[in-house]
Formats: sequence, C-alpha cells, structure tokens
Amino acid sequence: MAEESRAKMATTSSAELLQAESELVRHSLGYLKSMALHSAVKLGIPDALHRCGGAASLPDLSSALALPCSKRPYLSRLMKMLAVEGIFTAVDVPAAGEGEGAATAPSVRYGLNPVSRLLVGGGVSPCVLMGTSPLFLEASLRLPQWFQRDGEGEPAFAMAHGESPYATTGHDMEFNALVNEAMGSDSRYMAELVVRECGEVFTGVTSLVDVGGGNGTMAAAIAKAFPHVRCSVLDLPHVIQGLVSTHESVEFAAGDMMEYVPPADAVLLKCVLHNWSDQDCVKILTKCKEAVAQGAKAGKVIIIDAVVGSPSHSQQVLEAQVLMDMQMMMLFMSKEREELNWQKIFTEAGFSHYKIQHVLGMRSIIQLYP
Ligand SMILES: C[S@@+](CC[C@H](N)C(=O)[O-])C[C@H]1O[C@@H](n2cnc3c(N)ncnc32)[C@H](O)[C@@H]1O
Ligand SMILES: COc1ccc(-c2oc3cc(O)cc(O)c3c(=O)c2O)cc1
Repeated sequence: MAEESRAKMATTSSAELLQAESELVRHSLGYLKSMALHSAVKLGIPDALHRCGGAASLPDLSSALALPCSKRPYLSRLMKMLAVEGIFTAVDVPAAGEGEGAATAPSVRYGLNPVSRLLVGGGVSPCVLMGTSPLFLEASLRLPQWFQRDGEGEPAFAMAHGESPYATTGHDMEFNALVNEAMGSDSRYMAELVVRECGEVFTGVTSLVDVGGGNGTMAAAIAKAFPHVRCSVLDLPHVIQGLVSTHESVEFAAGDMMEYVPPADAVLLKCVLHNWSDQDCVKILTKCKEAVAQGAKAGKVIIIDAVVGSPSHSQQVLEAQVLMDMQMMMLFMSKEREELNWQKIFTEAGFSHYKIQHVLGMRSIIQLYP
C-alpha cells in the first residue's frame, strides 16, 4: 500500500474502513446479482411463485421448479440473495410450537413483489436475458482495453466480436430474436404506461410512423388504444422480414431511417436515438422533420428515451440511467443524454421547440415541433 494511503487509513475510523470494505465487496461481486437474476429467469422462478399463488416455501418452490434433489438445498442461497436485493419478498414463518419444544424448524416463504411481478408470464424477462447475455458480458470484459486504445475506433462490443450489435442481429438469428423479444417486451409494458400517463400525446394524430419500431409491438398497442391513429412501422429489412401485422391499422415498411422516413402526422422514436451518436441523431431527426412537415398540419416527433439528471428522478432511476449509459457506450459508443445534450441536437436538426414529460420512470417522453 502506498505510504500516503497508509497514512490516510491510520486516520480513518474503523467503522468507516469496514464500511468501505463492505462497499468494495458489494461492487466487485455485484455481477453475481445480475447472474442470480439471470438464473431466476432461466429457472422460471417468478412463474413458479405465481403458480403457487404468489408465494411459496422452499420445498414447495423446489417442487414447482422440478429441481434435482441434489440442488434443492442450494435454492435457499439464491432466494436469500435475491430477496436481500429486493427482487422477491421473504417472510419468516415461525416454527410450530415454542422454543426448544418446537415441532418444526422456522422457515421462510418467498414471494413476488412489484419487481419480480414484472417477470411473470414472460413480462420483461427477455430484457434481463439480453442484458446478461454472453455477448454483452464478453464485451464488458473488454472495457479496460477499450479505454487504453487511442483514437475514436470501435466500441467494446465490436472489439470483442469483430462487428457492431446491429451487424450481429443481421446473421445471428438467436441474438436477433433476443433483441427483438427484449425490445418487444419492453414496448408491451411501456405502451400501457404511455397510454395511462400521457395518452393525450396522440390527440389529433391520425397517422404515425414508428421509426425503428422493431416487431411493431408499440405500434399495435397505440393502434389498439387510439383507433383514430393509422400506424406504420419502419425498420431494417431483416427485422421486418416475415413479420405479420397483428392489428388492421398497423403496416410494416422496410427501409433505412438515415435515408427516408415516410410522411405522417407524427413520428415516434422509442429507445432508438440512444443507440446513435449526436451527429447520427441530427441526421435521423432531420429525416423525421421532413416526414412530419409534409402534411397540411404541422406534425411532431415523439421521442421516448432517457433524459438523465432531472431533479424529479429518484436515486434508483439515476442509477438505472447511468447503467444504461454504460451499456450504450459499450455497445455503440452512444449515450443517454441530459436535457442540454438533447436541446443541442434538436436545434441542429432544425426544430423550434419541445416539451418534456418525466412520466415514464427512467425514460421521458419528448414532443418535438418543427
Ligand atoms: C433499440 S431498438 C428499439 C425498438 C423499438 N423502438 C422499441 O423500443 O421496442 C432500435 C431499433 O432500430 C432499428 N434500426 C437500426 N438501424 C435502423 C435504420 N438504419 N433504419 C431503420 N431502423 C433501424 C433496429 O432494427 C431496432 O429495431
Ligand atoms: C442491436 O443491439 C442492441 C439494440 C438495442 C439494445 C437496447 O437494449 C435495451 C435493454 C433494456 O433492458 C432496455 C432498453 O431500453 C434497451 C434499449 O433501449 C436498447 O436500445 C441493446 C442492444
């Protein structure tokens, strides 16, 4: 240990030192939280608890999961950790009888809470599986090397895999399905909240293009909630290929948003711009502006993405945003943006004004006017 650091340690209280050590252990082993959550999804624990009525003892949960007998004693360790981390509830069940004469040992019942309920019936489980996928984990291991390599170069994902994530979706059908399922599941859950929290955004909109709209989940939800809105989904040919519309008011168009966006009253960009550099965002938004400025009435662009650092956000939301920002840096060398970053991009793309509503947790909804 360097001399200066040793001197500092001598003047730090034992309580502070021990607290600091616990913090370091929490962070250095923090990846085990991600992998425990990954295991819970893979094993189907949220669904098993749901089938058991929302909570279960360990023996009942082991049976519901059909775990081999040799692994049953270890389930308590996984569940305990996930409960400590706030993914499940843990309620102590007192032993039958009292004290030493108790007929049974005390036990714990584990249950669903609002976090794990999001994973029941599929829910947003695909997002967990994508975030903890081997391709992402391998990319994260390249971060130190990526920082040391001079020049703009390629993101850590491309350093690890020799190509960008979107190039990988073009030929790795398993990864393509993982990304589409993850974003589709996120959209299913987000659509409900958008309708509930800021449905007025679609008032007066008769046509909408969901640019980079993936498998059309968001467009279908909008068309269902607002029957007056005709929706089209613009995405890359390999994403659109083989997709069949699940709603009569939704159609698919294969294309490149950098080249052309079809005209509409409104253009939606959900979780798209954070995959791109500022310069690319200006290009995309310029095409979107042309698309909404073609009709008789002035249209708008609707962005659903993070606006980092709003005072209305909790510490947990900020933590989710900065983690997502690291992920965007690692995958695309793109970023989550603060309001000032957004403002600069909007001005460069030729928009005159915007309105931000911080009503979607770690994301916000931005209405952007030509
Ligand atoms: C992060 S996903 C968001 C999907 C969807 N908006 C959602 O939130 O569920 C980004 C989408 O942009 C699409 N995309 C990427 N490059 C594109 C391009 N040049 N033109 C059109 N879509 C593109 C991807 O295929 C992908 O579906
Ligand atoms: C092609 O590779 C990728 C495309 C998109 C993303 C990605 O991932 C997530 C994961 C989440 O749990 C929530 C999100 O909002 C997003 C994104 O917005 C997003 O773009 C990752 C790889």
